[in-house]
This record gives sequence, structure tokens and C-alpha cells, in this order.
Amino acid sequence: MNQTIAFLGAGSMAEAIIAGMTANSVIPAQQIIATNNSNKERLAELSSKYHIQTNQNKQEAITDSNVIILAMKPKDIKKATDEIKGWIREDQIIVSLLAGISTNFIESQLDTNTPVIRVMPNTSAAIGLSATTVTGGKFTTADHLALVETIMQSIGTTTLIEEEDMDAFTALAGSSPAFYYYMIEAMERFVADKGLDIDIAKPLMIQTLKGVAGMLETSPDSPGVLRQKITSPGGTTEAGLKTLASHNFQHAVVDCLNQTTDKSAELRKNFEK
Ligand SMILES: NC(=O)C1=CN([C@@H]2O[C@H](COP(=O)(O)OP(=O)(O)OC[C@H]3O[C@@H](n4cnc5c(N)ncnc54)[C@H](O)[C@@H]3O)[C@@H](O)[C@H]2O)C=CC1
Ligand SMILES: O=C(O)[C@@H]1CCC=N1
Repeated sequence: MNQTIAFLGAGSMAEAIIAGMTANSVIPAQQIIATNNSNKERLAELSSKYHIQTNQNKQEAITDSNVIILAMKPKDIKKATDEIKGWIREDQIIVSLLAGISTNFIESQLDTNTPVIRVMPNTSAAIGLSATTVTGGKFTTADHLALVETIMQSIGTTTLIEEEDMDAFTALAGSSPAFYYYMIEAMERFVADKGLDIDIAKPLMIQTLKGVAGMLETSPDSPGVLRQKITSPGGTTEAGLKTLASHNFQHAVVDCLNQTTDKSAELRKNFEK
């Protein structure tokens, strides 16, 4: 692909995307430029790990790129747009990874009608398995969206959504890897408590998860039916599920996703000023 992509912010999500992008040949590493506020060591680390370009001069990094990926925290968006607006051109595309922050706000902070596309990847981008949602702002054409989807497909799947649904999909696909990891952490606690060998247990947990993902993907059965097929009356699974129900497990999960969604909206309220 003949695009040069600048990352403004070189933290965990930028690295996950860079790792995914450079692992396949869709975007040559030399067409990726990372820049941040001042952490030279971090840029050197990314350059040595992924053979990408880095530039501490943000203006140069932006001027030399067609696609500018905003990869700072939501709280830093105003400062970032104030800093870069003089350098942004209308032939470029701004891609924002920021939770909560709307395309409308970013557009309003720029002096140009540059297209702004909001995406929500997850850290599985690092292994090419992100489930990235994508939504365009008011200056975005179908061609802009297609280009950004192609770029993001280098790190996994992309799904076009309405921007009003972005907060909920941030919960369901951006933050949710953390929720799955949290459950696995609890299983690791059980492994330790039982004195089981983690080297035996971990591959079993991973294979089980892969099997669950595969069944969800290929089986015509709903998750509820798949669960019932495991649950013999009076058996082991039933005993486990009863315990989860007694702890209001499903309520906890729905509440967790609601709180995550609400936080995304709150970030917008707090930092779009
Ligand atoms: N970590 C995750 O799983 C996901 C994160 N995101 C979004 O990605 C964004 C970045 O998140 P993380 O990488 O986790 O944060 P992070 O804190 O690891 O990285 C942010 C980086 O941006 C830099 N930065 C701040 N202002 C800047 C500016 N004006 N110019 C250049 N660099 C600047 C900071 O120095 C820092 O290195 C956030 O907005 C978050 O909502 C989206 C999807 C998933
Ligand atoms: O926790 C956060 O705010 C970011 C957004 C989605 C995943 N991590």
C-alpha cells in the first residue's frame, strides 16, 4: 500500500497496531512514522523492534504522511489538535483511536475540512486479530473509509458502524479483551490454589478458549444452547453455573459493559472542551 502513516502517540495501542501492521507486508515498515511528546527512548525501542521510522519533529512526521493516526489519551486531544491544526492538509486523513472523542469534535478543532475517521481497535491488533469498528465524520467519503478499512484490515477485521453506537462497541470489542483476561486471571488463581502445573493448565485453557471461539463462529446453535449441551442435569457444569448465578455473574457482565459504555460518553463530555 502506497500510504505513509504517522502515529501521534507511541503507547500501548500504537505499538499493538504497529506490531500487527509490520507483521504482514500490507504496509511496509518504512512507511510508518511514530512520534510522541518527548520520550526518545520509547521511539528508539519501536524503531529497533519494528524497523519503522520515528521522528521527534511532529510537524515533519505529519507533513510527510497521508494518514495521521491520533493515538494519545482522550484527555490530551485538545492540546494535540491545537498543536497540529496548522500542519494538517485536506488531502490527508485523520484517524482517531481515542475512546469517546467524536469525529465532530476533532473536525471542529481543525482549520481545514480534513476527513476524520474514528476507529476502535483492540490490543489483539498485535497478532492481526483486532476486531476494529470504524465510523466516518462529516468530511469522509466512501473512498476515505475504504482506505482506512484496508489499513486497519492489516491488524484484523473491520466493521463499519454508526458513530452513535461507538461507545457500546468500545465496551464490546475495544475494552472487552481486558474482561476476558480478567476471567482467565481468576482461572489462574484456581490453578495456583489447586497446586496444578501452570505449564500444563495454560495450554488447556487457551485451547478451550479457541474451541469456544470456533464453536461460536461455526455452530448454528446460540450460546445458550451451546451451554446447555455441556450441562448435564445434576452434573459438574450445572454445579459451576449455579455458583456463577448465585454471584449474579451475568448481571455483573452486563453492568460492566454498561459502565464501560457510559465511561466512553463521559470521556467525550469531559475532554471535548
Ligand atoms: N489500550 C487499548 O487497548 C486501546 C486504546 N485505545 C485508545 O488509544 C489511545 C491510546 O491509548 P494507549 O496506547 O493505551 O495510551 P498510552 O498512554 O500507552 O499512550 C499514549 C501516548 O500518547 C502520547 N501523547 C500524548 N499527547 C501527545 C501528543 N500531543 N502528540 C504525540 N503524542 C502524544 C503519550 O506520551 C503516550 O506515549 C487512547 O485514546 C485509547 O482510548 C483504543 C482502543 C484500545
Ligand atoms: O481503557 C480505555 O480507555 C481504552 C479504550 C478501549 C480500550 N482501552
